[in-house]
Amino acid sequence: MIRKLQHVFALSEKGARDFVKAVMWSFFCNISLMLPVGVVMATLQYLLDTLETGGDPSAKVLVYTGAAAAVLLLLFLLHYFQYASLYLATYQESAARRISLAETLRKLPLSFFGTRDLSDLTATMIADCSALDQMFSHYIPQLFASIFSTIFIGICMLSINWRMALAVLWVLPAAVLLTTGSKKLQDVFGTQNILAKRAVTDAIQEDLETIRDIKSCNRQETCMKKLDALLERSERSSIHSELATGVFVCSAQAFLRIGLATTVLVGAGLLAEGQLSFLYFLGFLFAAARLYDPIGLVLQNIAATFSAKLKIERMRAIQEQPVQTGAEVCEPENYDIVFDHVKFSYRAHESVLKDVSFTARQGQVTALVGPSGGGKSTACKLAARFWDIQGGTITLGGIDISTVDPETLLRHYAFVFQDVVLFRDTILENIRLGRRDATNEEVYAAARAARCDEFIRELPQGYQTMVGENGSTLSGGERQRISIARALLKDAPVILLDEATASLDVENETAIQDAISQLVKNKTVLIIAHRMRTVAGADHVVVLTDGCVAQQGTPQELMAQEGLYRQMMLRQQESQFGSKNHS
Ligand SMILES: Nc1ncnc2c1ncn2[C@@H]1O[C@H](COP(=O)(O)OP(=O)(O)OP(=O)(O)O)[C@@H](O)[C@H]1O
Repeated sequence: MIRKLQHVFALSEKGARDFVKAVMWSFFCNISLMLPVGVVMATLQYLLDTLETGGDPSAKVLVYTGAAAAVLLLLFLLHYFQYASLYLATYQESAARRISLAETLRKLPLSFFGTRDLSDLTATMIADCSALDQMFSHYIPQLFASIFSTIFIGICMLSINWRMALAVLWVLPAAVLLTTGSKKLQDVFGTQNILAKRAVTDAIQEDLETIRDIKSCNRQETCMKKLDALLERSERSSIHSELATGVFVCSAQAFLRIGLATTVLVGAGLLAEGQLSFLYFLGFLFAAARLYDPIGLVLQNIAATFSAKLKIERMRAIQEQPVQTGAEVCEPENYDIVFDHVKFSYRAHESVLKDVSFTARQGQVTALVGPSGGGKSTACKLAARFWDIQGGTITLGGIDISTVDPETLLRHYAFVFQDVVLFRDTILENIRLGRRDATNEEVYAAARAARCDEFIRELPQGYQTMVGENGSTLSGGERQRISIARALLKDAPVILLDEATASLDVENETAIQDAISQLVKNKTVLIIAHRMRTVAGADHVVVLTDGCVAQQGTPQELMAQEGLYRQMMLRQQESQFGSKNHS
């Protein structure tokens, strides 16, 4: 049963056990709601008896007061245990659920993020998880407990007086049928509502991310109109979804109340015929009122319970993605990177690397060059197992990287990408990302070597200056030098470098070249080279075009051959001379 619960509700083993406990305590709590009815009935019975026999009604006042106090204490204890098993356990499970989702995301290959809408992922991580917290703390265990307690109380009622029991209970199946019968409708409107809300989130996110371009193209009004239309659609679908739920749930709750009327009618009839004592008649009335309360509550939340399935499925879709795994120890003999007949595609039937073989040797700079779209960035990222390849092998010092845990593997790599990501933190901490335990002195030394110490010290708070969102307060060249400082601090044996394509001023370019030459000393360097100077200074050049290696060798060897490399170099020379003559 535990396994089944784990599967259906996507719970951990502990979560499933806590779920069973929560149902059990909720069941006892529901049953305990009948105890005050018992005490009231027993007291009434005693009072009626003493009235009949002429005894002293206050003789047993202590006994009945004691019984009432004992029932209160019991109710308190049961609700306390229910609280602990329901809320505390649910929130512990919820923390475990979020951590497990985050762990899964951490281990997923980048291909997963390329195919998933990021705002949808965020919604699953935040909104779906919160909705599930609410469901597991407020609705689902109570739903099960109510079913069991109603069956139990129903059997007790039937054994006391079957006609009165039927008068109380007949409304239950009808109310439940009315609510569950509307499930399909609620599913349809519920899904539409989720999609409409997601469209609004997507649009807001996109507008915020592209605000600069929107303003520069003067498209504010168009964007606002689009957003207004989406908001209106979302509002309409929320109303439809609430209506679809509300109409059925309110009808079902109203229907439950008819049960009170039938209890009174049947009870009055039986009382008149002398087949039911007044006390039992009162008892059934009290019991009916208490029985309907938890059920009414469950019906009210049943729509939310239905939508749990959708949310659990979305979460499970993430948790069941194949994660990248591998050995957690990786001690290669050396740091040569070897691509051996590598085949790779981002999407089925769209080959990006068709057959790529080359070696990037330790202590050498290997430059990847070629026309745009040829697969240079892809090859560079595959070297660090950002994606898993579909054919051939990539090895690091003789170890197939697909057999190494990605986080273990990445300890051997440092990256300097064009699109440098800086976090909203101080410059000092942004550099320290390279090695969390680096001292301030080590950070300063790395910054000096990466030629960024000077400009950092000129900032208002020096190294303690906060970097704006994604480094927006720094120039492109400055951002790249900070990322070089990070890589220097990490001091990893393999460097993957994507040279900036954007034209930098001479000062910045020289500073970056200096910083890079500090970084690459004695390392395995794989560089996506865009500048002639870099390519000419490389030890080995690999020309990638259309997913294949067109040429490879030293710059001098390739220059001596007729081929793509020579054409590219000559074209670059021409354009440089052209622009110089022009200026
Ligand atoms: N994340 C991705 N998802 C799907 N296709 C991609 C992705 N990244 C790149 N591609 C495609 O793969 C092909 C190779 O791209 P890649 O970025 O590796 O080329 P490149 O040689 O580095 O180009 P450039 O010099 O313009 O950066 C291109 O057709 C590109 O559209």
